[in-house]
Amino acid sequence: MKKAMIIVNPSSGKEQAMELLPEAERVLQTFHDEVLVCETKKEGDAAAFAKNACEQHYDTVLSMGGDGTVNEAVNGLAEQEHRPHFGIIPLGTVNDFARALQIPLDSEEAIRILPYEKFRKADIGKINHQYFMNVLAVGAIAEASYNVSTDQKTKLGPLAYFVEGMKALANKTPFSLKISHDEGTWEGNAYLLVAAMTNSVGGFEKLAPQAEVDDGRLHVYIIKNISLPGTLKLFPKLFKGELQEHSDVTYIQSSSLDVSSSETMAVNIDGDEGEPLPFTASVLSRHISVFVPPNEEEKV
Ligand SMILES: Nc1ncnc2c1ncn2[C@@H]1O[C@H](COP(=O)(O)OP(=O)(O)OP(=O)(O)O)[C@@H](O)[C@H]1O
Repeated sequence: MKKAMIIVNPSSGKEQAMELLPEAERVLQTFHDEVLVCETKKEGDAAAFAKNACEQHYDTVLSMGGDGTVNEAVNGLAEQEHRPHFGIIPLGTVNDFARALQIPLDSEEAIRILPYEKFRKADIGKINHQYFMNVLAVGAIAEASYNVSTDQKTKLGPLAYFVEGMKALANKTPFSLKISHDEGTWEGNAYLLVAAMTNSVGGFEKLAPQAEVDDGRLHVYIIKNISLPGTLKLFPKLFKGELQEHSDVTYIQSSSLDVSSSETMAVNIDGDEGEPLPFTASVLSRHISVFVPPNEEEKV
């Protein structure tokens, strides 16, 4: 018997999830015998539902929500013995993981691709005892994302994060950083550290253009200077996908990282505030199997 679980967050993005739910249910019923709907009420629910789906040997888990819901569901699936196929209906503001996997951002279209049952394996990041799919960030600009209000997100979309990030540049202070990676150690002062698993970070699909969802690597950018003239030159590079070519940026690829600072610095994990430094991060290679459009299926 084939079973699917829908994890739906009614509060995500523009709150369309409950309107789309009947269609998602109907489509999953065309290729499953049983479809269970689990509605989240609070933080932690999506992770608990997803973990339960693994234990109950579900074939499919579908996340209907934003990146926060995807992150929680992935935390429930990661390192479980049986991991159902994972579907994403992107209903958040940014939807980085969907962007990276070429899942249609139009949610009705994203539902229509499910019955093709085409999958791509994706890496999952592990930071200390937690999991992430998109990005780790440290620095004032990263912390600025917590100031983005729901209202700003609804009005501006991903640009809301950019606007808050720019404001944070005004009270910039560098912090000391020590990073052990596959090929050695980097030590110095930085304004921002970004470790990306996928090309799309904060809705900028060209931030880490060479990052593939299944390359087994973290793509690390250390921004060492944000004096005004240099920073102005960062933006064209950011938009062209050439950030690592800027002289004030150090770029490292690594399958694992140990990061510490002599200061107390918060770590932003997939857009949410996590525990402060230090951290150890690694990649669980090709760990989950995600529904993708038929033309994006694994080329094996
Ligand atoms: N019924 C609910 N009402 C309010 N908040 C909820 C509910 N269910 C879950 N949540 C919270 O919503 C968070 C996830 O939101 P999600 O990221 O899916 O949407 P979003 O914030 O609109 O998207 P984005 O992160 O792209 O802006 C969860 O971490 C959880 O704390």
